[in-house]
Amino acid sequence: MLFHVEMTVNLPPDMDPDKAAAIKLKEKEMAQQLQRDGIWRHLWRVVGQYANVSVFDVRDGAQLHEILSSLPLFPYMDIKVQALCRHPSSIHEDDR
Ligand SMILES: O=C(O)C[C@H]1C=CC(=O)O1
Repeated sequence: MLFHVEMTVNLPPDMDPDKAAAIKLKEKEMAQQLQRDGIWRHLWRVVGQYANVSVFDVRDGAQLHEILSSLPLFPYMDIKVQALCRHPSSIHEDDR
């Protein structure tokens, strides 16, 4: 099942820079592993914002929640989720 996810990062401006760097590094490692696993299908930067637009391929909303809430940046992100399904005019057979 595909989900469109928008994440906006709001790190506290007074957060210790070393702590922020460590969180971002852990987030990057996890994001890249989830991409290698085929779960985090798309990851795009929103131009001009500390935000991304992503597509996740997961079993259901419960699995997506489990993944999103385990991200190191989760406590510092506003997250919007929309469930997706195949568009009848899509020519891409792999869209689910
Ligand atoms: O930078 C971001 O958009 C937040 C988050 C998503 C992937 C990652 O590495 O960090």
